[in-house]
Amino acid sequence: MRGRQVPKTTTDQRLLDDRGRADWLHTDPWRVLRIQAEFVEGFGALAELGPAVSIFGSARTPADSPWYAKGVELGRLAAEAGFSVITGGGPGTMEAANRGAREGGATSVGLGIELPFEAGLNPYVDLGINFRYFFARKTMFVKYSEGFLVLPGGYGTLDEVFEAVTLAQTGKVTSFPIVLIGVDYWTGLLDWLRHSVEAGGMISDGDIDRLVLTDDLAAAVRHLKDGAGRVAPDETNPE
Ligand SMILES: C/C(=C\CNc1ncnc2c1ncn2[C@@H]1O[C@H](COP(=O)(O)O)[C@@H](O)[C@H]1O)CO
Repeated sequence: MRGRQVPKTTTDQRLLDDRGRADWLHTDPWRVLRIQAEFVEGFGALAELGPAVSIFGSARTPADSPWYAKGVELGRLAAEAGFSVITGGGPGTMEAANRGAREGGATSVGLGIELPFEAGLNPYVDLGINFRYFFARKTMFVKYSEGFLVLPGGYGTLDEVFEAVTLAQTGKVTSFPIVLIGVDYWTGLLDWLRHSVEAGGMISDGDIDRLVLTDDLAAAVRHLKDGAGRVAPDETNPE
């Protein structure tokens, strides 16, 4: 910069001067730095986790529900199979899976999300990270797990399932197993996918098979252990 372009003060001066207005903190460029920080923190915390599975399911499952008990058992079976367990770190099924993971001696991970109401990580999380942004958090579930085990859930759970299956379908991620647990619970959705979505030509033959359905918790874990869905990324297009 020359002439009138040269600022009257130095950058150091401006940094060290009084605080002034703070509304710049809420601008998009500043948000980009926060988003970047979430990726840096997530990658840093999880880089050495080792083999892991993500377990999803309802935040509303009460502790006296049979699904809570199944969540605990699933977390424990995953732990005994040598996996760390990653959940959303919240209540309900997430808490159950983290509890089972701890009982089974695995690293119990919770990727929490900032919500408009008080939430916080459940007490069975040993390695916890809190995210502001769903999309940064979702990257961690996909990047650091061998596959997804999905107990019954609502919109949040469905969002996680369909994000994963879309990434696999479009070849944006190495394909990996997605196991839906609870035949009675998920059959209606799979029937609709088959009779409306596939029949309407909205997905290809075979796309439904990207979702595996079972009631058998041990078989679900075995499916991931076998690495059934793992497909190497296209070497010709490594990006
Ligand atoms: C609803 C309540 C708390 C919500 N707290 C959550 N904490 C962490 N992760 C969450 C939370 N809510 C949703 N998620 C994510 O979505 C899935 C569960 O959503 P669903 O709509 O309940 O199926 C879960 O796998 C999380 O990753 C207070 O009860």
